[in-house]
Amino acid sequence: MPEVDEFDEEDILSDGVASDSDSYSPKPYRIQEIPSKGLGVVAAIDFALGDLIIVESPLLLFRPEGPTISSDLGAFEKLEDGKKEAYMKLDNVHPESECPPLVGIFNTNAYDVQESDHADSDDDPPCVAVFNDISRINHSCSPNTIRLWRASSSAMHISACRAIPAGTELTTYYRDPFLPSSERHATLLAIYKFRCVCPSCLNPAASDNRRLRLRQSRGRLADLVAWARVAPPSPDLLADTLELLALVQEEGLESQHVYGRVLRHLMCISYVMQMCAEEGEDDIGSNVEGEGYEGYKRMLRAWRMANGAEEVGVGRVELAEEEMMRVAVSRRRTGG
Ligand SMILES: C[S@@+](CC[C@H](N)C(=O)[O-])C[C@H]1O[C@@H](n2cnc3c(N)ncnc32)[C@H](O)[C@@H]1O
Repeated sequence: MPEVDEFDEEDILSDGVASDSDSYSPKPYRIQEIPSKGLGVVAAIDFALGDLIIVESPLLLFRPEGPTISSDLGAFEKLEDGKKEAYMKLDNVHPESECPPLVGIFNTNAYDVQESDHADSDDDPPCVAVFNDISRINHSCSPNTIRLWRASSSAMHISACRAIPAGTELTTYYRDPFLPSSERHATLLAIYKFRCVCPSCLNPAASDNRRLRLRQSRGRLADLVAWARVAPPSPDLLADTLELLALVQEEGLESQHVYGRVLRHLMCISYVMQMCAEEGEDDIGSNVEGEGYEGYKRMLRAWRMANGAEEVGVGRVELAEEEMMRVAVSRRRTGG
């Protein structure tokens, strides 16, 4: 059985299957005018962390080794009339002096997607795809959704990465939210022709600093088993991790892997604290703060599934994580 720390969130998030959003009737979102952004997508009902909001196949997809929209306008001609019409209605921020409209629409609306669902496929050159509804989702550097491409069903899945009340605009990221804000700005302006005014971009120095701390937290979150073996949980460890959670939430980065790592850490700390309290070890039980073991486990499960993990796989990983924590604590107790 692998050590808990040998599981990385990226490995746990394997393939899975979900239903098509055409089965939602009516759709749980609407497309409407958003001040200074053109059209956008708005939640029609309340969503909780992990809820699946949209499942959609692309209108048009180009593979990395094949032609592109610029070299093969025939790909557009082969579309059925309804899809052609939908494509032509999509936004285009590129003037004709820069590129033909078909290309401008593609560049305004395309997402990179991977041809395969294998965990290491991120290194492969991506396909690019344009969607009817999903391409209406505007950008935020603190997005409230997770975007997951399922190569096995050739569909993009959009899920909530935190609670989204009805009436809230759904957002995604067009550029890596961990890039420094100046770099994000430059590409958003060059490709998408807008200036981002999300809270992070309005306060770039403070936000860049907080995001850097989160990026650097990876090492701090990697020694769970070693810790459980040598010491009962100190209130500082929990406080440190709750501080990271607060940072993720302040920066609105629940769509990122750091959130999964923080939740897993909190889940394991809470589990060990609960074990210690049950066994009457120290007065650790009185230090328990936050959502507790079951609460963090529920949140992590929802987050993992929104990122592509299968229910059965998640259940297996949870059992292994519990077992590793139990073994680590009992080794510490017996000096093993
Ligand atoms: C993929 S489209 C999104 C849907 C588009 N708003 C529409 O009307 O169809 C990308 C374009 O939307 C606009 N957009 C996206 N996010 C924005 C934001 N945060 N602020 C302002 N404009 C944004 C920009 O014009 C960008 O080029």
